[in-house]
Amino acid sequence: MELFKYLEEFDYEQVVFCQDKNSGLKAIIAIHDTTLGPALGGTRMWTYDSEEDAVIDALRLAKGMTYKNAAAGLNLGGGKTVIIGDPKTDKNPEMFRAFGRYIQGLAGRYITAEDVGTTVGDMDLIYMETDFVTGISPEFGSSGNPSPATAYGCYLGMKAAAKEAFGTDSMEGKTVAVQGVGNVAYGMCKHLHEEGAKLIVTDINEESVERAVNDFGAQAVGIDEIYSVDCDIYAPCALGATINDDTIPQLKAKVIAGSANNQLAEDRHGEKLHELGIVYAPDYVINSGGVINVADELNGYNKERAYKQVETIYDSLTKIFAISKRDDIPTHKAADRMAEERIQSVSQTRSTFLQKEHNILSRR
Ligand SMILES: NC(=O)C1=CN([C@@H]2O[C@H](COP(=O)(O)OP(=O)(O)OC[C@H]3O[C@@H](n4cnc5c(N)ncnc54)[C@H](O)[C@@H]3O)[C@@H](O)[C@H]2O)C=CC1
Ligand SMILES: CC(C)CC(=O)C(=O)O
Repeated sequence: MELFKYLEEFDYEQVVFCQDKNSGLKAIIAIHDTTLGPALGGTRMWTYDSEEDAVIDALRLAKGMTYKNAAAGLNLGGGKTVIIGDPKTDKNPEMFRAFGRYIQGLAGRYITAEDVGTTVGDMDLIYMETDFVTGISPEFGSSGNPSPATAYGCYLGMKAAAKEAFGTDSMEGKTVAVQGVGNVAYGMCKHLHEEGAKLIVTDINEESVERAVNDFGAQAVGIDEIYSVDCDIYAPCALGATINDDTIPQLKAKVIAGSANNQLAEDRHGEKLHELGIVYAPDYVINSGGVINVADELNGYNKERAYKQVETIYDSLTKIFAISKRDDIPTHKAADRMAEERIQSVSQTRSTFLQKEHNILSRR
């Protein structure tokens, strides 16, 4: 790939390649934009088919974090890390400590957290080497695993989208097809089950499927069947790009609302959903509960305050749906506009030099 051409096209600030032979660390830290503040975004560990795929994933996820943090009203920029490797077999403590030292080297320009393939334990190892990590064990005054907050935000966001599509935000009797019942989706399914929703689930991991079947009476379907099942809402909660040319024609759902990052394979797929009248809850808005929760650590973590802010996801989505309707634009475009306007207006406020910015994890 022509890396610099790509960085220039989407206006990335910095990419850091981290290599540690001793531990086998191969990581890419992508920092997209720090206009609003230090870049905050999780660390994903995944087996990629090629190094290029890993770089592209880090870059796309980092840009998503810029928009997510801006739309959530956080004074944080966007960044993300991917570690190349199998989280089940390739991890060792030295790898996360080595990675922590690379983060420390960035002196606060990037703050990390958990994502797919990493755990609170991994964050604790990073914390041995740097303060610029959130979602470490609560014993350190931190917020711990971000997934319950993300799950709560997705549940509320799904309700806002249901209100738009069906005129009521009640989940009672609604059928939700969930792709990937991992950390976030399990918590989201719990909220939905408690409100009387019917669940259809799939996952490449059989144990995760069994857990949802046993705990919530979910119906299990095959990996490729999830797109075409009879349902009201499709909730993509695994990896990205599942809304594409192949899947859109199969969908029976009137709403798409789930936790996965980068759900649209391309922008034009968001336009297609708009044309078809499918209410799409933009991914980075509905799944911002986790980052809102970990970002609260910058002020000294307070769960009540953080969850109150997570609840604003319902109103943000309602606003986005209204803009989409008013201006006849797809919801993902309405969300982008909201995020870009905020970055633009704060950048004007920040044009005045200040010797030292305040609140950076020291009060955790
Ligand atoms: N954990 C968090 O707080 C946040 C997570 N997200 C995003 O939400 C999504 C889920 O995150 P987590 O629940 O933390 O991850 P997870 O790894 O716990 O869950 C993902 C699940 O998807 C399954 N899966 C993977 N590929 C699949 C496929 N092709 N078909 C069906 N299932 C498949 C996995 O087996 C796993 O059970 C990810 O895209 C993540 O980036 C976004 C914001 C915050
Ligand atoms: C997991 C979150 C705390 C941050 C993040 O990377 C995300 O929201 O995608």
